[in-house]
Amino acid sequence: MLTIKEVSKVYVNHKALNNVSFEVKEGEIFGLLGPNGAGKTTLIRIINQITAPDEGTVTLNGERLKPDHISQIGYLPEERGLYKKMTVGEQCMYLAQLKGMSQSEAKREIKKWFERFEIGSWWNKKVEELSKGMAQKLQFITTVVHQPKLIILDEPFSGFDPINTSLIKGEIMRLKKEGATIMLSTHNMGSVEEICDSFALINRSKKVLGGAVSEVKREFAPNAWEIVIPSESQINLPSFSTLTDEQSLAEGRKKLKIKLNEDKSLNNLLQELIPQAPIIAAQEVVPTMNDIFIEVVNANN
Ligand SMILES: Nc1ncnc2c1ncn2[C@@H]1O[C@H](COP(=O)(O)OP(=O)(O)OP(=O)(O)O)[C@@H](O)[C@H]1O
Repeated sequence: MLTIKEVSKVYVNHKALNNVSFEVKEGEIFGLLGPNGAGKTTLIRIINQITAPDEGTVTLNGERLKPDHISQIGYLPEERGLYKKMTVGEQCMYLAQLKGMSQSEAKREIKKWFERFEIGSWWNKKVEELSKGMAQKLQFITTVVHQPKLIILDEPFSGFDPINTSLIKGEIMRLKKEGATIMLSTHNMGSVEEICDSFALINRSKKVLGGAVSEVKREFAPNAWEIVIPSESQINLPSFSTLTDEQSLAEGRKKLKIKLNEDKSLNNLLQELIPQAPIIAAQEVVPTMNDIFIEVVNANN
């Protein structure tokens, strides 16, 4: 749906994006990841035509970006901006109509969102009376109310308590189910694992890693296994393996973390262990997105 091709952007003394390319597929949730200052917001601003790239192209459904694409995009910027003196209702109506909705359509859709978020009583409140999290909720609604095909969320969870974070995650998943494509930038790697289908990791202006979350996690898997056996079992590990951790568990069990040489598999390990102890469980050690982020960014720096 969205293709970023060889995009570069230079600010006065700084190259904010250096030859960045990736694709966002229709109907997926895509994570745009990277450390502070990597260039994520710059790229998001390019997609929203707030600024233009110096080199490269961005296409939406095969068309070079053009002004009327804006109505197909919902954008939640990193720096939130609501008009403090307006009432909540007026604010929502104004922003929805700015995105091309008629007055009646805007009112109907906004009311639906207010019911869903159980905030009907906010309609006549002044925006300046809202807490940070309440204002975030409101701005989320104004981002998606016109049912954009592409939703771009810059740090959508910042400022939310765990209950509202989970509410917003649920809404993002629901919007995906209804056919929207969602790109989100976040430093919350747990959320990336929970909801993102694929991602691009930007570091120092360049894309350094990307792909489907599940595939990349598998690529980074260290060929290590957690094996659960009874606490009293004593085993001799084969020479192609190394014990990296041992933990006591409840119910008279222990968990061994065993790393294998590259050319060996779980089958090889089990063949050696089964004659020595009853194997209660065996599970692959898979790195988290947090582990992968830190490993790749540190290696790259
Ligand atoms: N308008 C600007 N003029 C000059 N430099 C800028 C401008 N906007 C951003 N930069 C620089 O470009 C680099 C990338 O900034 P950007 O805001 O895109 O990073 P980011 O990945 O979104 O970071 P964060 O996670 O901290 O929000 C930074 O070094 C920043 O100082």
